[in-house]
Amino acid sequence: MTSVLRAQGLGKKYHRDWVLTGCTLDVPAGHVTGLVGPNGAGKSTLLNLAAGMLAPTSGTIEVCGGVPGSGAEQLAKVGFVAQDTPVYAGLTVAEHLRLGARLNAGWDDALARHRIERLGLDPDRRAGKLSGGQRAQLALTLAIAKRPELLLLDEPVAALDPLARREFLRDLMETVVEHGLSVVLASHLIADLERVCDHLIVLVAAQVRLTGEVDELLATHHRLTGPRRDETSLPADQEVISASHTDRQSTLVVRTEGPILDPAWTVGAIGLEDLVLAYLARPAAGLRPSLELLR
Ligand SMILES: Nc1ncnc2c1ncn2[C@@H]1O[C@H](COP(=O)(O)OP(=O)(O)OP(=O)(O)O)[C@@H](O)[C@H]1O
Repeated sequence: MTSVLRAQGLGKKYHRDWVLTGCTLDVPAGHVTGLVGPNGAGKSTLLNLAAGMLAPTSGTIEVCGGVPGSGAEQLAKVGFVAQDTPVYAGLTVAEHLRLGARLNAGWDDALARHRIERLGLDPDRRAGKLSGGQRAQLALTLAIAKRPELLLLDEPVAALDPLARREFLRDLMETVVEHGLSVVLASHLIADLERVCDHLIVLVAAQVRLTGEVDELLATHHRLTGPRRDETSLPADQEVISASHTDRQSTLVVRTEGPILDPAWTVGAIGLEDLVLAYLARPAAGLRPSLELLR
């Protein structure tokens, strides 16, 4: 597997707070990787480190084989659309494209113009007078038209209407297939991620809780429903990710490579949203709360 982003023990501290710690990651090239986690988990921090906008406090991060932000060649390889989709309020749409062409050796002007035209953005309109969604589309166009190897998108579709969102994700998939682009996409919209991502990173409280290929993660996680029982009684190879109980019944999400043989359980498949939610609700690693605590 060729990696487009590799982190080893990556950490970032603001003042006295670690907002990212011990992150070890391998993001595969040529895929769309979803980055999910609750507010404040550290997603934007990770993307800013990958873009070279921030420097790590500990550990290392390598992007497209280089140190993030380490020079013109490195900057050309990475497209980044930050959470607030920054554009220059005083410049028109056309001026943004001219600036993009000036600053980026690999600029694809035909792609940029075609996209702006298809979106119906007036080239003479100042960016400060665009709607939030239109500004996001402009920022995305600039990032895609520089033809990066890796595109880092921090909640890019949050401001787009549902149709624009779907079209943007379709475009993105086409670009990934046509140009072998790699994408890391932070989003709270798991249904969107389910449509486009084949890899996943779940960040919770500054740490990587889960990472892997979506199909494999879905195949190794199961929902078990059955008569109430304490989950500590499960076989050692079945890792309990989440548990909820009523007086009579227990529902667990477990991770295991092997089959579930206990006939007391009804075994169901799990979707991406439930999988992510199970990890978000999970106490920190190593804690196996007792049944009573979970009531
Ligand atoms: N410049 C900064 N100075 C101090 N603390 C910061 C700074 N930027 C972010 N933080 C803190 O770092 C933590 C992680 O923030 P980050 O923006 O990376 O989270 P996030 O997962 O992207 O959240 P969201 O989903 O809300 O966008 C938060 O607790 C935040 O308050």
